[in-house]
Amino acid sequence: SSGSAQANPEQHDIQYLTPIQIGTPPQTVNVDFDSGSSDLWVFSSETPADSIKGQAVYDPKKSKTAEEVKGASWEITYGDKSSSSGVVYRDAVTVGNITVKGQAVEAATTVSAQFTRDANNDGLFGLAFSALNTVHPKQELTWFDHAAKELDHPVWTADLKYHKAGTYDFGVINKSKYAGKISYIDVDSSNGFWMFNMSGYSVGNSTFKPAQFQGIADTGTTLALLPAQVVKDYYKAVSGAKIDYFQGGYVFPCNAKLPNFVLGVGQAKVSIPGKYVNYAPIDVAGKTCFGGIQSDDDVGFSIIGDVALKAAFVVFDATAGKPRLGWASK
Ligand SMILES: Cc1cc(CN)n(C)n1
Repeated sequence: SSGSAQANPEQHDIQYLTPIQIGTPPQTVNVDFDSGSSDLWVFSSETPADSIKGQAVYDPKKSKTAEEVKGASWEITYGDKSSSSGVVYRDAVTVGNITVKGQAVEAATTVSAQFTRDANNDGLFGLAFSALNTVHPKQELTWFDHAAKELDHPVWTADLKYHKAGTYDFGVINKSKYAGKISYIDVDSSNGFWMFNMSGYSVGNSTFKPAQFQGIADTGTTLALLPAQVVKDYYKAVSGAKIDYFQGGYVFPCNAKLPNFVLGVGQAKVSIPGKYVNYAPIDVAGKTCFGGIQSDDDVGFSIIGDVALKAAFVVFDATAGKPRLGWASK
């Protein structure tokens, strides 16, 4: 089997939301597909009313196929300090036209303020490796790990786009979505992430600078978070750019000419158009803008988020024992 689902951007492409169906009859929720985590959790009938501000909720009591996973619970904190926790049900979950029966659906009983404020986001759909799933005492598998057995190929692809809808495909690599060859690089999944090595970078028309650093492909992170020195090199080429400690990163005049940024990934060159690096204005006048490339604050690896991913067609290949990432232009 294979299937496809929409990746719908929220304002400034801060995140991409995908409709999925849970339960019988189907309850549709819009969730954030996140290759940087491995829990499928949703706002639910068990989320306190004062923590819900417009989100759709999953109500297991209205699903004939829901079963409570007795004694199971979960709790998660993300890189941006947002967090949630709750209880666990098993139910049918459909993405595109692919249904997994008995998927662990984690119903939130607490959500942090960032999630409450995020009115259109009904939950997270983890697509990192199942080793990161937080359900205890018995860890659960991701939807993709359940689905992979039925898929024509154990792969899924991300075709995110700048300020417009893209797609996530499962079980198929759709040739109409990319140009040229797909260049594959090995993944080190030992930390549960889609982690890979980068070989260097270039800013604008400058020569390519070899640099060895690793990063994770993270569809749930908005920006491209790179080593501080790389980021400093980039903004040296942007007149008026400076670090705004109140905003927490590099800002520049919104009318600044932003150079393209090229990331070396194995044999591939991922070219991020300068306009993707103009993330969003920080003031109502639209005078000062926040950069889409920021420092990874030396967390030990870079986080290749949506600002970079939307510049490529990315294959998340989970072939047993040999996970890989494929990169293609489009
Ligand atoms: C909710 C959420 C997901 C992610 C990326 N894994 N972040 C940084 N925040």
